[in-house]
Amino acid sequence: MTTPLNSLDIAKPPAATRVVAAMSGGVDSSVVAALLKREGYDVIGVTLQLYDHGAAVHRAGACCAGQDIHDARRVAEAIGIPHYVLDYESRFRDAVIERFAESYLAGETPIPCVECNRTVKFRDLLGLARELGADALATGHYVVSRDLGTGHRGLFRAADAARDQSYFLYATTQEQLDLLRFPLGSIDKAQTRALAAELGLGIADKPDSQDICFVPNGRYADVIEKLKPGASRPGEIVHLDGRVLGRHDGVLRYTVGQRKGLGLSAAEPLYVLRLDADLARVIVGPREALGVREIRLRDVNWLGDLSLDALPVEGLDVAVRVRSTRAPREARLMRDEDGLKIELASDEEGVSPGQACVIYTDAGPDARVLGGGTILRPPLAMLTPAPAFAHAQP
Ligand SMILES: Nc1ncnc2c1ncn2[C@@H]1O[C@H](COP(=O)(O)OP(=O)(O)OP(=O)(O)O)[C@@H](O)[C@H]1O
Repeated sequence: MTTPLNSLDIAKPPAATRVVAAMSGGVDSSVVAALLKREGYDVIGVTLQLYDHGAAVHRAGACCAGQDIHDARRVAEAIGIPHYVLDYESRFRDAVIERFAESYLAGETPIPCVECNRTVKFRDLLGLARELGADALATGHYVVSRDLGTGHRGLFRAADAARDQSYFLYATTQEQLDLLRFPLGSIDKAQTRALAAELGLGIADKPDSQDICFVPNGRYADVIEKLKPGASRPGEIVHLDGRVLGRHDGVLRYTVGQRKGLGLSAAEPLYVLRLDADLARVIVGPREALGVREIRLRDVNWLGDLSLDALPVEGLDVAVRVRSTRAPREARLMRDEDGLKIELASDEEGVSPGQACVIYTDAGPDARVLGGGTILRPPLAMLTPAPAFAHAQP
């Protein structure tokens, strides 16, 4: 099979180009390190110990980081590159796990992978790569980065739409992006596994990693409750019309758009519309009330060529994704006195505060990421029909 690398777009011969390969011990980053080595780059492998002995998570039963570190070390030995394991546990706990817990407790549905990429991997590890004299940091993310001919690189969706990780990387800064390389962006996972076998890597058949690395079996509420005992308060499940329909064990167990697991017997299907952590309330209502047309963002990261200050008054035609699993939808990007505003071309259901709204040039398969931000909770008055108790809350 031909190598997907071609060149890393660095104007130096491979032998003079030092690249740090971020090695998780999984198939993807092992293939990246091995390909770079085969191409003749000066490769240094680095593995971050993120949560192995972290007390909070350890108590919740996470166990496999040690095996991953061992696998990364074995691959580095086999391909003949220096390899370092760094203890980033406390950084990961502060920057990722703590924020994850706080966001859930505030009634949001966070995405820790965005935070991990933005901080631990691309701020801290990239800083280390610079200290090691590297020209680039390469990872096994499925995303394309391309030289734009402007002196900067752009971020694009991966060729393998099912694996595309651009949604999780929107918060990468331009400065970070210019130093990052994603050699697997133009191939699919089956090709990566075939390359792993061709390169003789022992981990060629290793299963894919789980969704959130520090949450065993998807039981995120257990992790949070162990990390912050007593912080999650039980409360009422309230219908939009003001009726109290039941009780819950904490808003962190719910997400906007959720229908299953509410434990309510009602004549019509009910969906979670809103989580009010201050009042410990889960607000539910009919599907018609789920549709959202306007989204506001916080912590916006912008990667477009046009400055946000220069957005035309009539706005910009874009496409957005409001969940990692959703296809891009047509929208208009506007700016007003309250900041950025996304106007969706049609109703979108299950828009959850805390998730990312990622902005693309268009809805096509190789669209460029223009930026994104964290979805803010809309004002209560924006729920339609207006809740019977709206006047009682700001
Ligand atoms: N603990 C870690 N140490 C160093 N790099 C890491 C670590 N975890 C992830 N990475 C880097 O981030 C990339 C994407 O991470 P993600 O968790 O999405 O892994 P993945 O898709 O399972 O890939 P892999 O097969 O390489 O584990 C990895 O390919 C790797 O380059």
